[in-house]
Amino acid sequence: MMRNIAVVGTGYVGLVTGVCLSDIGHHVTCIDIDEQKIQLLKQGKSPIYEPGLEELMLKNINNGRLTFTTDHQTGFHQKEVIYIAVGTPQKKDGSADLSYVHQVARDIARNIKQDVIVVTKSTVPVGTNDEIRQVIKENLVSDVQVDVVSNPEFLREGSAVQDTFHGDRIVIGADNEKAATMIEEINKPFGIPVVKTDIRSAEMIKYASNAFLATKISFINEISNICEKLGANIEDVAYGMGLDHRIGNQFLRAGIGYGGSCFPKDTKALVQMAGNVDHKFELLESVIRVNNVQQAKLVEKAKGFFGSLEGKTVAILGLAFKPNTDDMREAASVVIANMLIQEGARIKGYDPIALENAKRILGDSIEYSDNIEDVLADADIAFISTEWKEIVEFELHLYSKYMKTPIVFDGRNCYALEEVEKHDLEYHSIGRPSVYRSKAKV
Ligand SMILES: NC(=O)C1=CN([C@@H]2O[C@H](COP(=O)(O)OP(=O)(O)OC[C@H]3O[C@@H](n4cnc5c(N)ncnc54)[C@H](O)[C@@H]3O)[C@@H](O)[C@H]2O)C=CC1
Ligand SMILES: O=C(O)[C@H]1O[C@H](OP(=O)(O)OP(=O)(O)OC[C@H]2O[C@@H](n3ccc(=O)[nH]c3=O)[C@H](O)[C@@H]2O)[C@H](O)[C@@H](O)[C@@H]1O
Repeated sequence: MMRNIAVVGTGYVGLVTGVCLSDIGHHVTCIDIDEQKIQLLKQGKSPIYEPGLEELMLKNINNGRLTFTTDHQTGFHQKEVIYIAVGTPQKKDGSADLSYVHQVARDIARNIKQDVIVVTKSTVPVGTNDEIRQVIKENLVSDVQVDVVSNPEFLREGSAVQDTFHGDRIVIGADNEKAATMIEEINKPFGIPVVKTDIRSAEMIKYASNAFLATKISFINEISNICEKLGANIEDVAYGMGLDHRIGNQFLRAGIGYGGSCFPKDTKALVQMAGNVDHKFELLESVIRVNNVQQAKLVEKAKGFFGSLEGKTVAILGLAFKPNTDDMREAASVVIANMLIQEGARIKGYDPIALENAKRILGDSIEYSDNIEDVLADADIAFISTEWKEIVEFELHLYSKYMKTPIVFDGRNCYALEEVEKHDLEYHSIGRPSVYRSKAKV
């Protein structure tokens, strides 16, 4: 059955949720306080890069099921369900900043004139939905009924639309069966298995899932560090481990650690959450420490080889925190660039999509190129920090053609060692033996 829905926040989660819910037949209004974003959206342009999103958005704007506004009152008019999808960034102490969520709760209380179900998609610490209920109750101006449902989001950036249509599960946490059933019905056309539980368990499923995935990454990165010292190859090790279904082959890619807007902040928030109830989450604290060391790994390696990087021209290939996104939040490239700045290197950066966002973070502390050839030109060293398809497919003989010296530190294991060995390239990767330039090829 078609429902009238409002989605508050048009970031990676809110916009994708709004667009996909409209695509399965609901009438959706997306609300954001950012005038610029709403202006763009009204023109059918997506403010974020996410494969397939803009096309789907245009389709549903044109069929009249998807609208945008900055005005909460207009946005909430006659809506049966309101999704909260605003940011929950980390505060200085690592805990989640809930000010945006609380603000939306107040916006809802002051503007609704009908019964609604408030669904929290934002990642929020256990107990937050109870707080949301309380804030709404305290600020409510109409005599209406408000139910609260936790419905955490599991999409990944870069494949967000695909993940929304083909997710592994939809988690619905509620203490009211009618509200839970309504949210289940809304999602039925997706055909994804539903897990119904209480609100606090739903909130915890989200943090525990992200923390577990982060743990897998730090685990494989530690194994890769040991492989390097013992002469084993992490690719073969991960493959051999992953064939065991109990382990699974996903999230076993060793590299320069996890970044992005979620794993770093959600792992820290869970450590804080545990600390608040006097539980020291030793394992997750180690996962975070391992990741911090791993992000610095390429530069440390290069320093080991060169002694000093002062005055070297360094090319960074890939700036986004992962391929297929323009998101630069907590990207390993930023850690690398900042370390290289300290070392006194000259830095050039390239990314196919994230250059504009990178400029906002790194400013003029580095130079920018809009193609791979240009970023490699005259470089002494290349660091690969994001495995964009175009970087993975870059022909290996071109490194020696463009660089002053073809020395590559690959943080994402983009190339097979057998292929590298066929070219004039010095190549250091993660958890695999280094390849040196043979005299025959130089
Ligand atoms: N980015 C991701 O891949 C995923 C994010 N999440 C969670 O979803 C939440 C949202 O994340 P993103 O979409 O990345 O955030 P984002 O930062 O991209 O977008 C948040 C949006 O909310 C808007 N906003 C803030 N206060 C508002 C208000 N009072 N009324 C209307 N709009 C308001 C902002 O202007 C912004 O456009 C976070 O809790 C995050 O942890 C969960 C799964 C995946
Ligand atoms: O809560 C969230 O925001 C989301 O966080 C992650 O999604 P995302 O951060 O978009 O991207 P991932 O594909 O999970 O990658 C995260 C980081 O881990 C790194 N990674 C991933 C996998 C791997 O094997 N190795 C590895 O180093 C990536 O390079 C990237 O920096 C989760 O995968 C989503 O399920 C979740 O909804």
